[in-house]
Amino acid sequence: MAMETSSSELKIPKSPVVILMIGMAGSGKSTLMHRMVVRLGSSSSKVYTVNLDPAVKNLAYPVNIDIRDSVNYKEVMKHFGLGPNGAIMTSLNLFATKFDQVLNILSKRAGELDYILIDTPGQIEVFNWSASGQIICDALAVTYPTVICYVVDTARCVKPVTFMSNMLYACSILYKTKLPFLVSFNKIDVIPHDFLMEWMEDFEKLGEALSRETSYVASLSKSMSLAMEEFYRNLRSVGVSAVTGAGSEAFQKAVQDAAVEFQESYVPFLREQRRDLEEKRQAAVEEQMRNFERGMDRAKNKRSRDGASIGELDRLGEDVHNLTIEERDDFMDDMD
Ligand SMILES: Nc1nc2c(ncn2[C@@H]2O[C@H](COP(=O)(O)OP(=O)(O)OP(=O)(O)O)[C@@H](O)[C@H]2O)c(=O)[nH]1
Repeated sequence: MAMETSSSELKIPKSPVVILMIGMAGSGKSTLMHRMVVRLGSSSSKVYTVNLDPAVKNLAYPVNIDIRDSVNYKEVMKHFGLGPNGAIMTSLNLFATKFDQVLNILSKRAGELDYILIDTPGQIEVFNWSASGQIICDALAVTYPTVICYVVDTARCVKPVTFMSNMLYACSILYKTKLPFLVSFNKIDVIPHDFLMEWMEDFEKLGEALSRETSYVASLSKSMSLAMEEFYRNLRSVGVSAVTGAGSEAFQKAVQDAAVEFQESYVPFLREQRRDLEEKRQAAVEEQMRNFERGMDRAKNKRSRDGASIGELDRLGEDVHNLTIEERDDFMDDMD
């Protein structure tokens, strides 16, 4: 359901809720996107989707704005001599410099939308610790109620150290973005997530599970588990299966609660910090463009030294400056 804000200052008359899907590779972000598109669509909610993973081959859901339509990550990899992860990061940074175009498209659609679902790359650090993640989160959060959905593969968390790694990631994302946060323990059709709830509610139980492991990571996790109690206490979490649809109702309800939290807790912060956030975002965009120019210069110098042509790089530079983000026509038709 669309949110009404009480703040006329912020001018968000009818606003879709943005759900940013973040999670480790294979946790089920794309499948959960698909599940939610189907579920929300069948309850006549209007859902819009954005894919921010430049390297994904197949998407499980119909996509409205796709980073792959404007940035060719293989070209980025080739021209800058990068490996796959570096190319994903650079591609997303370039896309983020033009994120105002995404905001423009969304603002035209916002009045008719209930949800905007955004899929991010499985290399969490690409989104969480790069300039692009900050630029994109800030751009969305100053405009729409924005919720982070952290997707966890429940089956992989059977190992308590994997669970702890996941939760430390979750904790760092929460503290970095400061946005309402929802942990979705996915794949509960494979294994129910009750044991994870127990570990979060009773750190001694997690301690027992960790005691069965003798690695350094296990003892590190054990000493940290008490400190994580505070984080778990305020954590909103649900169990879902993106494949069977189990837990979808609880998921939807948790998203709504998180959107209410956004209005109650984040909007007051926004009222004070909005200008600051926007200035920081602009500065980050300009810094990314300078990084890109420096990378281009390095690549050109190398090519000149090797006696190779720099024509291709000039064309890439032009493409980046003229980068246009558009929504896909076929899904525009679906929405009408
Ligand atoms: N059994 C089961 N499998 C699932 C579920 N959700 C996703 N999967 C499977 O897990 C695998 C990874 O799912 P994706 O949706 O591609 O995961 P992702 O997080 O988008 O992966 P990246 O794009 O690599 O970041 C696929 O084989 C899915 O079919 C689920 O709820 N239950």
